[in-house]
Amino acid sequence: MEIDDFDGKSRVFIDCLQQNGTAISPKIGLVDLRQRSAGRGVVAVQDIAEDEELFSIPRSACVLTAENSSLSSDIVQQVEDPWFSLILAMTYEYRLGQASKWHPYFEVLPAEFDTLMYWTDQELAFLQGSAVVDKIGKQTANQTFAEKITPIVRQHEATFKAEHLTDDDLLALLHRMGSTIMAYAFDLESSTQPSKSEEDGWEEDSDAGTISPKGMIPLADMLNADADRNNAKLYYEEDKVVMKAIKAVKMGEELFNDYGPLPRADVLRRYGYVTNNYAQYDVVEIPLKLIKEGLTKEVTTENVTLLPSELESRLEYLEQQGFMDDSYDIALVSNEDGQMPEEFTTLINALTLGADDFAKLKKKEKLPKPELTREGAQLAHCVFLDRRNQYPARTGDVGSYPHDEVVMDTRTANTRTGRRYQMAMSVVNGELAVLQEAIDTTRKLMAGSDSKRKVEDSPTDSPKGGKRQKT
Ligand SMILES: C[S@@+](CC[C@H](N)C(=O)[O-])C[C@H]1O[C@@H](n2cnc3c(N)ncnc32)[C@H](O)[C@@H]1O
Repeated sequence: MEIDDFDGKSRVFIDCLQQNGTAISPKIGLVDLRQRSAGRGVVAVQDIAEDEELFSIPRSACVLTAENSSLSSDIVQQVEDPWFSLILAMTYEYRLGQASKWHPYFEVLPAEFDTLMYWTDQELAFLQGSAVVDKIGKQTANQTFAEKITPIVRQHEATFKAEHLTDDDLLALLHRMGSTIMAYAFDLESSTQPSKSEEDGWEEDSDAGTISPKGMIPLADMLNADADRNNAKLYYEEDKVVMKAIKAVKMGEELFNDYGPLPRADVLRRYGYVTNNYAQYDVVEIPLKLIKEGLTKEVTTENVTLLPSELESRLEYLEQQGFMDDSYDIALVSNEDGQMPEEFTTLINALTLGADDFAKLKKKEKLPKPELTREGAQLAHCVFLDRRNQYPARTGDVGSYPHDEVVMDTRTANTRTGRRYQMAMSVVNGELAVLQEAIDTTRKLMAGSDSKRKVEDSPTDSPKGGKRQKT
């Protein structure tokens, strides 16, 4: 019988882990979930009790870190950032091929990704309107690799077996390792602490500013995640890391780790998939620029337009008070942190306050209350409508969306572009749903307002997508 390469690789990977001291409960199995585009995953093959150990992995023998790699520490120390040292170590081990003890591990790690870094410009256009498009950071990554990693690899070409790698091949390899770290690596705790964060046991974005060592933990990273279906957790002990069930799991159920309360846009950016269970965390980013534009364009305070100099002075005061940001995340009403952040509502209220009232508050070094006033609701409403206009107009009819011609043949088929289109639509529709709720909230707050300013809006306030699909 022909051995399925996929299953064969899984078996070799598991055998290798066990030979290196990993203890794996007979109650779990590494399975093929490609049918639902989820790669490999871990499932319970028998009922599992709460707190039961699922596997235990020796740190030094199995966890792939810059320290555990056989890459010379002199080379590793040429970079300070834990991301880069892990990228270097992984590039080195990968280039060793079968000579690397992690070769069976690399065989089960992905060679291709659906993360946004890998989307074509045409595919990224499906996400038009979403702020996620500006967070991919491909240019920055290219530049950082070129300045910090490539010179080291080139300096030690024989060590990295990179003599015959073109610059383009090397860049692609570095991206592959970087993307693997983004979706698979863990921040390593040094002792008996639980995972670095209660909400996210996985690699943090670089902008989070954490500098703890990074590591690839085989098998632990074969667990998928699905918002609140989390039923397993990784514990860090002195010499090993241990995955345990955090609730009873029935035979046949999948074991899920926790990637954190991420909006679908970020799940897509970092992990290359989306599920509806993450919809509860969706947000829309409102740039400060749009608020300023909304204000100077349309809103009046006590029916007097705020002069640019007065606007700047108010913004300066809010900055001093720590209420300024480049953008503000608006969430669903049901979001446990609230629909609109206080920084946003306070800013909006402050910008729509009459000159005398603002002067009084400022004198007392105070700020307006965060509950949106009617004037504030008017400005917010206008800003939300402007934000909605940044998404392409849609009627919901097939053939009406700007990209329909491009994807007509592929969007329902299981092609790469088709899948990406569907995922992008989940993100965009989710963000439009968030915006619609925000528009509804501000409209309610404005009701009964005696303001003379007319708020431009369509009679129904329906989203640009017409009938909003439930994502
Ligand atoms: C840490 S790995 C989990 C193991 C992975 N499935 C594999 O085959 O290697 C994270 C990746 O798994 C996939 N993934 C995780 N959770 C998923 C889910 N609920 N549905 C679909 N794919 C998922 C995504 O491709 C993600 O980038």
